Amino acid sequence: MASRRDQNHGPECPELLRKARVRVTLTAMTPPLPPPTPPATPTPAIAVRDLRVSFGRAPAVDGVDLSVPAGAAVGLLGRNGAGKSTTLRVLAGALPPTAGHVEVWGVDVGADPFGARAVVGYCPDVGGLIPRATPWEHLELAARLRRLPAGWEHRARDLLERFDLGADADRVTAGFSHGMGRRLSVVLAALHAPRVLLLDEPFDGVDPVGVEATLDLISELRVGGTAVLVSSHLLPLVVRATTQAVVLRAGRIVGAAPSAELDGETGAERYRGLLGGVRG
Ligand SMILES: Nc1ncnc2c1ncn2[C@@H]1O[C@H](COP(=O)(O)OP(=O)(O)OP(=O)(O)O)[C@@H](O)[C@H]1O
Repeated sequence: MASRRDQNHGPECPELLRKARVRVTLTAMTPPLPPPTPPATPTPAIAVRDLRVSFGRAPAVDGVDLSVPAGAAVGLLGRNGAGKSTTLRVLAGALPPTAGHVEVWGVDVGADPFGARAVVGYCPDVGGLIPRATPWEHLELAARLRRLPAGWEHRARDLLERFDLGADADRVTAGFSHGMGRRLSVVLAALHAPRVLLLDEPFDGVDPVGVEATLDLISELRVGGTAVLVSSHLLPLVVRATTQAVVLRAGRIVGAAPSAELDGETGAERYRGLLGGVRG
């Protein structure tokens, strides 16, 4: 029976070995990406005013106001169906809002969704990976679509190593575990060092190595001025990843607090209070 590595056309495949050799040569010859000229920082980096999204008659997001300064990280919390992913999809330019005004890094998302995608890095909660493509092919596609300058390979290699995906760079993602897919989705969102990073469930099913790599990446991008929004059900990790947290319920913000105040058992209890009960 063919091993999993064989099925995924692992590095022993001569064609891939040849490609890998070419890539190593290119990587060695091309300098790392030059430090980007910092663009004028809009204030705030993420601005959401009275956002409303409806699917049919039911409102999924029902009048959300949100403001995230450059270099800040905010956690989006709330029960299943609270409207977190829908909010992030609108910010990423992937879903048009029903009403309201949304800006990312000074770009009006409703008026210019393509412009918004240029400044945003988005890790969706599900999907986004091509089963028959390898991580390296995903990265090549992302670099081409974003027209990244020569040298992106250096950052791509570095990110793959940091997220412990270096050895799997040439395996098709169809054979990836859930956590591996999550780690690759974070890498893809961060490749172009976006001004706004949107992470939907980045820690879901991810091992401690991937969790630490994600937390480090968030800190590093924040130092460079990136604004970060993280949606997750894992409260202790949201506390570590962010400085502020907002709680959504039925499409509305029902609470906001410094993330540190949601730490430990007392914080968890406060959070549970904000979540509301059944039908709350
Ligand atoms: N494409 C869609 N079509 C119809 N309804 C949708 C669609 N996407 C989301 N919804 C509905 O919008 C509401 C908010 O969903 P959303 O996915 O934003 O919640 P969430 O807070 O991210 O939940 P979870 O924590 O389970 O991921 C839910 O009632 C959901 O059923």
